[in-house]
Amino acid sequence: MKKIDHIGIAVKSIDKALNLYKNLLELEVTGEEVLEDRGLRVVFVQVGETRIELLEPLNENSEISGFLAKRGEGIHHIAYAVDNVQEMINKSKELGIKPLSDEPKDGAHNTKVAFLHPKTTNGVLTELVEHR
Ligand SMILES: CC[C@@H](C(=O)O)C(=O)SCCNC(=O)CCNC(=O)[C@H](O)C(C)(C)COP(=O)(O)OP(=O)(O)OC[C@H]1O[C@@H](n2cnc3c(N)ncnc32)[C@H](O)[C@@H]1OP(=O)(O)O
Ligand SMILES: [Co+2]
Repeated sequence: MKKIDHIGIAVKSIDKALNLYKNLLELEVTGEEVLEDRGLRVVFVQVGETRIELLEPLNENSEISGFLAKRGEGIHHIAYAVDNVQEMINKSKELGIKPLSDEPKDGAHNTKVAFLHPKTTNGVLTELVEHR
């Protein structure tokens, strides 16, 4: 475990959200990606050693649409950089923490990721990220 890789924030419009991160805070916008399979547009904002991951739904079936409908915009998940996601999935099961998949999936920017169910992580959706 090295650091907080990113904090995911669910927003309705990334372009509107950048008014804060770009225009006011003058942070560097480091990357934009469209993940069709997740129904997401993603933009990263660099903050020192970590990043804010802005998540915008492409459609009503996106991975964050339920969250936005139920809770509105806000912090969606915290992601930790790990050396080996598969090992962390296995270890989490041993510890009674529920991974949302048995194997890593593709994340943004050439990463392997896994999520831990918020009901088993003190109400915080937790992501594990391995950079390839
Ligand atoms: C960009 C790619 C990638 C990266 O590289 O970084 C990403 O970050 S993708 C980010 C979006 N993708 C995901 O979040 C995938 C994993 N998430 C899920 O599979 C689901 O969202 C979920 C966590 C399993 C919840 O889905 P579901 O069970 O269908 O929703 P419910 O509304 O029924 O929620 C059940 C329960 O959990 C609470 N909940 C839901 N989301 C969150 C959250 N983000 N943080 C905290 N708690 C959450 C929800 O409130 C429900 O609780 P109760 O209301 O008490 O029943
Ligand atoms: Co993320």
